[in-house]
Amino acid sequence: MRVHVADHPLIAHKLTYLRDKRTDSPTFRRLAEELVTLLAYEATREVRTEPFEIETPVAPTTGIKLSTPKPLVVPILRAGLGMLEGMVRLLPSAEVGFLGMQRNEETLEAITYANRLPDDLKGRQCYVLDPMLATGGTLAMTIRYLVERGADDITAVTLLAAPEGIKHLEEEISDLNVPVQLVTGAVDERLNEHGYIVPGLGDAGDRLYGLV
Ligand SMILES: O=P(O)(O)OC[C@H]1O[C@H](OP(=O)(O)OP(=O)(O)O)[C@H](O)[C@@H]1O
Ligand SMILES: O=c1cc[nH]c(=O)[nH]1
Ligand SMILES: [Mg+2]
Repeated sequence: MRVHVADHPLIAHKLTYLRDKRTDSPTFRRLAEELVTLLAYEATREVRTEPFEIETPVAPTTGIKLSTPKPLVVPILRAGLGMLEGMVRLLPSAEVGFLGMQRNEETLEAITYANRLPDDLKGRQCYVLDPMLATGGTLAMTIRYLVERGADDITAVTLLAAPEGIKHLEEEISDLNVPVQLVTGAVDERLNEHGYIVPGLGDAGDRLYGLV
């Protein structure tokens, strides 16, 4: 798995306000959206394109356009929804599939409670959105599932990641014969005994949408 940590002062600035416990939900939502647009620029560096003939008012020329099948964006509910608008702003022609996953806060195992994806992902480039890579269990399950369904190129975009989670994810998907890359805004220090990222930002879903 290729790991790209976005290193940009604007990303670090926005992440700092996102982490701050005084930041309210509306501001948190706006910052998450802005951050994902910056990360999406990096995440889509290898989006597939094909030549496209056009004429400018001055001369014919060959440009490029996104190839078909179109990329698929998969936000992982709930918290991944907070990244969707920022991503499709940059990739407006992408299709969007949904996975609802919840981590059991005692066992830290994820379960899937909702699934709305195209039947066949063969040949699709997939962009998975989830703000937090903590133990890595949620993303490992997601990536394995997308590959089973035919995805052949996967990029996970997260706002924060824990070093232990990146390592665990790499181990869990090491047998897959599909390129996987992770683009993240930062790699934090560690996980605490409750599986939370330190310093992190707390529970991303709760901070976006309130306690459920
Ligand atoms: O790397 P992991 O240890 O698997 O943890 C990360 C997951 O935990 C959070 O979701 P949560 O289960 O809190 O659901 P929510 O988005 O509905 O709040 C987060 O959004 C990730 O999906
Ligand atoms: O720190 C964490 C870990 C898992 N999920 C979150 O929302 N935050
Ligand atoms: Mg949560």
